[in-house]
Amino acid sequence: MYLCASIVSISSLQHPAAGYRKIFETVEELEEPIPATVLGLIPSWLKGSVLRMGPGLFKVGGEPLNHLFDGQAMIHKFDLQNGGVTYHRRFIRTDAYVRAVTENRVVITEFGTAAYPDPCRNIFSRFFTYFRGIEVTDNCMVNIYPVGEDFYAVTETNFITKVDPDSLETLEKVDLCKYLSVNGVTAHPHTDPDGTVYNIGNCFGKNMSLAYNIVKIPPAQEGEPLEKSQVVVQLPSSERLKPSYVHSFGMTENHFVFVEQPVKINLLKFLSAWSFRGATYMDCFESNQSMGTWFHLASKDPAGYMSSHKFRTSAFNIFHHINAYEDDSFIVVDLCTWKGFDFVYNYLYLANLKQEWEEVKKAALRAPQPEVRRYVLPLDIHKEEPGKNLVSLSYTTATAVLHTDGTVWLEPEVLFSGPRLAFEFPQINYSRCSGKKYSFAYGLGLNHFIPDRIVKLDVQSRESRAWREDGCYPSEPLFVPTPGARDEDDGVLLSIVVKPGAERPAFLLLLDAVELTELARAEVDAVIPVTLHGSTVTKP
Ligand SMILES: CCCCCCCCCCCCCCCC(=O)OC/C=C(C)/C=C/C=C(C)/C=C/C1=C(C)CCCC1(C)C
Ligand SMILES: [Fe+2]
Repeated sequence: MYLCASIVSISSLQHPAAGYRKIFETVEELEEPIPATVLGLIPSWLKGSVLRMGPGLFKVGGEPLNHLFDGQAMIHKFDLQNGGVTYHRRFIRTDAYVRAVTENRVVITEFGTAAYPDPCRNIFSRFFTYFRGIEVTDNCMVNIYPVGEDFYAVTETNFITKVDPDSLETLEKVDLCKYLSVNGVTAHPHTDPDGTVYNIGNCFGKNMSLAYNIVKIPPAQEGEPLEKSQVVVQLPSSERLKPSYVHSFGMTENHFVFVEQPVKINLLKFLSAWSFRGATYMDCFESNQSMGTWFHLASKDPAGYMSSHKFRTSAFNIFHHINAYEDDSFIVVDLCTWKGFDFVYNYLYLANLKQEWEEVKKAALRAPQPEVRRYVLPLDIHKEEPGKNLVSLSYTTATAVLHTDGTVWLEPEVLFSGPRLAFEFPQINYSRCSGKKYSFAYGLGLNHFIPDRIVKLDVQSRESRAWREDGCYPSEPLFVPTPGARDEDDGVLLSIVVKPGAERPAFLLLLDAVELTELARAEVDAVIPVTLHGSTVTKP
């Protein structure tokens, strides 16, 4: 059966049976790893594990959680050893999880689901609880990545959770505010080859001052990494009291790239209305309909500078940077964008995603439309004349025009676009190409928000190809290079695929990253709910 997986370009795949619903349902954790049935041939050099995070508990106290990002954090692991594969999963013992299952109600407010009041307390004591303020969630369901010797499961708040990647046990809740001046950081750090980790987060300072702080966590050789971490760059917010939502950032050899999007966090709402019953993080977001989108550049150099140029373009939502690099005197920035200022997360309520296929399609028609875009920022601007396109790279149609008011207006080149087909959850050959000129990006294809294919995009030729199979729902494809590889795409893509109704309803899929043909699949007798992001850990 695994030989039948088809290679398609962009085609309209339909889901009349709505099998995708299964990936949004609660599952039990496993007491111990279970064996997988391997079909095909796993490359002998591929040893180690795939770690992924996602929501695993979608109902608490009999009540459904509202939003895709509310389910309690579950860690998944496929272990590959000598041709054999096992699968394991555990809930992370966060405060959010432990208290929810102990009290059988949502105790800590999640992204789109408010805490449920304690029925054992009277109205007066509840009233004072609301005024005690915000208990920020530690529901680390977004990603897992290494810092020094340790692995942390993360969301986007100040709480990260140390986990044991072997046993999947929860080890320690860490509050980043103890070490850094940030209110939270993204789930998408960048890592230098020496292990230095960089990240970006909002900082609500004294006197309501606002900034985006870029933080640097040194490698383990330099001591306990988190204790030695520091803020290296501060970028100002375009709007007082309303920082933009930031989900990832770009890093080239010498620069940080921060895209300030028109999706804003209204801090007044966050600090006031939010602490009343029924309000959630989702209630704190709003769109700025006039600012468009701003690009900020800062140098990585410790003596760093911030570019004084005002790079502007029209409004879009941005969650995932694909890659950014320097070429000549330009910064090239490749992004998964969603057109307009309407917040894409408004369309990710579980009730919407779990509708019949025809309804899912209708809802997606109203949402912002996805597009992979390349923006090019000139570094050398001072002597140019207004009105002229400053981009002279031969291989792109992206433009940057200096206006008389001093702003540099950017127009993108579209690298990938399909009707309601998003190229999202992007990955690259990170160890070789991060921050450098590159050719290939791999992503999850979202068809009206439903993940139903894996896509490879050649960002130089703009050609794409896809893997898909009827009734299959894959996840973000992680790239592992072949040891000693010569070519950028010489390696394997690993994705967890759910196939509801199959004898073994989920599998780890291994694709040859050149052709996107199937090498093997390791099937398990368990449905695996949606996973957002993860890491691979290779062993010699
Ligand atoms: C894998 C397939 C999924 C199926 C559908 C997905 C469609 C998705 C299309 C959009 C692109 C993808 C974006 C995915 C992004 C993602 O993983 O998001 C998860 C983000 C989370 C859980 C963010 C949590 C953030 C919190 C709790 C922030 C809290 C804060 C504020 C809002 C203001 C004050 C500071 C603080 C506490 C940090
Ligand atoms: Fe993400």
